[in-house]
Amino acid sequence: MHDVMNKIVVGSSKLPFGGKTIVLGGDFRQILPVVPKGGRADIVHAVINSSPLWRRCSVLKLTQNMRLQFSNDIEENKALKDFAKWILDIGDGKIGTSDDGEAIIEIPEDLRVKSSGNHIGDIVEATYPDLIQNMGDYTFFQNHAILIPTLHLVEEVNNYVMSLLPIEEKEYLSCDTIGKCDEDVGIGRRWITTEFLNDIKCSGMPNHRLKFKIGVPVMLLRNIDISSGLCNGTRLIVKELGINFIGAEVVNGPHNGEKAYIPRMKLIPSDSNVAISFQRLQFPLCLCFAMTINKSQGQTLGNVGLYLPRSVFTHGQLYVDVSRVKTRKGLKILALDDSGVSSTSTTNIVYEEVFRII
Ligand SMILES: Nc1ncnc2c1ncn2[C@@H]1O[C@H](COP(=O)(O)OP(=O)(O)OP(=O)(O)O)[C@@H](O)[C@H]1O
Repeated sequence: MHDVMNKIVVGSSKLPFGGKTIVLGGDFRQILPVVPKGGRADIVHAVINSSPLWRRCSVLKLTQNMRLQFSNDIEENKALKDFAKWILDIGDGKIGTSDDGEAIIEIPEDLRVKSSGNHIGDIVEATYPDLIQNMGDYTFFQNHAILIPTLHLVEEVNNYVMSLLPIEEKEYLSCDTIGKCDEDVGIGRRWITTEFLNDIKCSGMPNHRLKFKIGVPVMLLRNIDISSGLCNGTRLIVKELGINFIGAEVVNGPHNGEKAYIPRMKLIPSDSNVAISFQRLQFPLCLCFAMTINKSQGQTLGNVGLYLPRSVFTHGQLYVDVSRVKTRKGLKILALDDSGVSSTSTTNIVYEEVFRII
C-alpha cells in the first residue's frame, strides 16, 4: 500500500482519486441509499451511478451466487440454480407485471407459511422451530432471523418471542437528558419532560426500557471495537446480565464465539426525524429474534422467516430478503393482504432506472 501511494505519476492530480485504482463493490438490485424524506428521484440521484465519476469506472460483473450451497447432487444443484435465477429475477423486476416499478408476485407454495390465524406465532414457529428446546444450543441463533419491513413490527415480534421464554428477565432503564444546544436556544423546557424523552423511539437507538433474558440474541447498535468484531450490526448471545455491564458472546463473523462485556454508553440519535437533540445513557443493544430488512443487508443466514404484514416499500427490499439464505429450504414467507389475511402474493418494488447506467 505504501509503495502504491508513493508512486507519483505526472498529471495524475487531475485524475479521479489521483489516478489510483479504486475498487467499488455493490449490487444495484439491493436497497439503495436511504434519503430521509426523499422520494424516488432523490434516492436514484443518490446512487453512485448518478455521479459524474461513474463514467470513469469500468464495470466487472460477478456471475455466480456463492451464498447458495451447491453440492455434488445433480438434481439438487438444478433446483438451486432455478432458485438463484428466481432471486435474480426478483432483483431485476422480471417477475409479475410492473406498474411504475411495483409488481405483484406469487409466492411459491413451498416457501409459504400456512397461517393458523396467529400470524406472529406462525412465523416464529416456522423460523425458530422448537424454540424452547433449542434455546441452549449456541448455534441456533447464529443462523436464524425473522425479517420485517418496519421497526415497530420488529419490536412487536421480539416482545412476542420474549414472552414465550420461561426464563427470568432483567429490565434496564436509560437515563435521558436534553442536549445543551436546545437548552441554550430556550425551547420551552417544561414541554420536554423526562417522560417525553423516554418515549422517543428511533432507528439506531436502543429504547428507554430494555428487557433481556440469559440466552437471547441481541444486536450491537454502535461500533465499540472494530478489531474485536464489535461493530454496528454484530449479533451476540446474552450470557450475563450485570448491573453495569452485559456479558455476551459473538455469534457471527470471524470473531464467532468470543466473549465481550458491553457497558452503558452515552448515545445521540442520528435519525433526522428526531427534531430534539438529546442524549440517552443505555446499553447499545436491541433484541434480534427479528430485525428490519434494511438491517439484514450484508448478513448470511441459514433460516429466514420473511414476515410481511405490510408489503415492502422501497427498491430492493424483497431481493435482499430472499437472497440472505444458503438454501431454498431456509426461506419461509408469510405475507398478509390489506385486511390482515394470509395472502399468496406480495409486492416487489424495483426502480428500473438504476439499471440503465451500468
Ligand atoms: N469465493 C468464495 N467461496 C466460497 N464461499 C464464498 C466465496 N465468496 C463468498 N462466499 C460466501 O458467500 C456468502 C456471501 O459472501 P459476502 O457476504 O462476502 O458477499 P456479499 O457480496 O457481500 O453479499 P451481499 O451483498 O448479498 O450481502 C458468505 O457466506 C461467504 O462465505
